Order: sequence, then C-alpha cells, then structure tokens
Amino acid sequence: MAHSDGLTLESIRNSLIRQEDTIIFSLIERAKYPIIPQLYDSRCSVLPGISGSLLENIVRETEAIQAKYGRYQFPEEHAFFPDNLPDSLVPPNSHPQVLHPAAASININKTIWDMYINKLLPLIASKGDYENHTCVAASDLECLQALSRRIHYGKFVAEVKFKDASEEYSPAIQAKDRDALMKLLTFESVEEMVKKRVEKKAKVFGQEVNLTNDAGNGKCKIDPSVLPCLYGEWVMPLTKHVEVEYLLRRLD
Ligand SMILES: C=C(O[C@@H]1C=C(C(=O)O)C=C[C@H]1O)C(=O)O
Repeated sequence: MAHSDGLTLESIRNSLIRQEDTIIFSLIERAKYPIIPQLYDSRCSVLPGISGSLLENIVRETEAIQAKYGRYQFPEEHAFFPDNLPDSLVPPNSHPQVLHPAAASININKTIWDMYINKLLPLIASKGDYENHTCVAASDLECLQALSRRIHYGKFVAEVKFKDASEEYSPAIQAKDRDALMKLLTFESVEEMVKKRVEKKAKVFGQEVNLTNDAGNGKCKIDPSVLPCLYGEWVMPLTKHVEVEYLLRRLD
C-alpha cells in the first residue's frame, strides 16, 4: 500500500536489498586488512594528549566534518559520537518528514560498534599489522556506517508497517507489549530469503574475476557463510529491535 509520503513496504525492502551490496562490498574491502589491535585499544593511543582509541578519534572527527556539511540532517544517518557535533552549515533539506519525531531519540550505534569490533571483525580478518592504520580505520568506518544505516532503516520499515495495519499495532503499542510487536513485524520467510541472498551475493561479489575462467577459481575474498550468520544473528535482530523501539514511541 502506498502512503502519502510515497513509501511502500516494497520500496523500503528494495532499499534494504541495495544496502546489502554496500555492506558486502565494504566487508570485502575490509577483509584485505588484518585486525590491528592497537587501533581499537584506548590504552595504545599514539596521539599525545588525546584519549580514546585511534579508531574512535578518526570516527569522531570524520563525523564532525560530515555533520558540518549536513550528513545528519537525514533521518537514516546516525552518528557514533552524537554528542557535541557541530551544527550543520547546510540549510535544512526539504524532504518531507516521514518518521514520527520520536525517531530521533533512537540510536543503537554503541551496540553496532561493539558487535562490529568484537564479533564481526574476527570472522573476516585475523590479527596482524599493516603500516597505514588510518586506511584500515577508514575502511572500518565505511563498514560501520553501512551497517548503521541498514539497521536504523528499521524506523522506516516500522513506520510503513504501522501505517499499513495501525489497528493491529495500536493495541500492542498502548500495552507496551514488546513481544506482541515483535511477532507482528516479523516475516520469517523474508528473513530466510535475505540470508540466502546475502550468502549468494558474497560468493558473486567476492569471486576472482579473470579472463580465462568466468566462474573464477572458487576462491572468495570473504567467506560467504559469514554473511547469513552476520544477518541472522545481528543485522536482522538489531533492525527488528529498532522497529520495536520506534513502534513503542509511535503514538507518543
Ligand atoms: C525489515 C523487515 O522486518 C523484519 C526484519 C527483516 C530484516 O531485517 O531483513 C526481515 C523481515 C522481518 O522479519 C521486513 O519485513 O522487511
């Protein structure tokens, strides 16, 4: 069903499908590098007088620049270090506001950061060193932003689902019944398809391309089985967590 804002569940799902490509390509890029423990450890900071890990500092400062130029005016973008971001110099964008204003209070980037560093990275890279730590941090930031955008897209998914069936969602929202909301918004068959598709995409995007053998030589730049695991254990549950959090505030 199309709403006055033009959103449909199908258009939202198409965006999630396209975002899979971004996530998988960014992970393939990140898998070129090792895990450099000093990058993530605040005790190993090489920056005199500055606290926090190198990755934290690079992310915080990159976000400050991007905030100045308007990145966080868009409701699908969420900063990892939202406190004390500079104001945007760019005039507010004129996109119609689709989400309930309470959406702005939902940011689960701390959880996404921990999942990425502690659970996901060890599945795609092993410990080692690489001279240019900043390059690796920039690659981490690409992955983090792609995952964050996808997971917080749950707000849009929830908005459309609510508009499509407000009479079913409203009583569960009023009763603050998280389990009932989770049940209403879950589509297991869609989740199974997502897991199969991301595995296939990792196989296709990660294959060696050469001119003599179209199918590549079976080598893959990233283990494709990581993808259904990443999506099944973290990306989809966290997206649904965002959906529930949004719905709980939808009638405020
Ligand atoms: C995002 C949706 O909501 C839920 C979460 C899904 C996901 O994160 O991919 C898939 C199906 C649903 O269980 C959806 O219905 O498309």
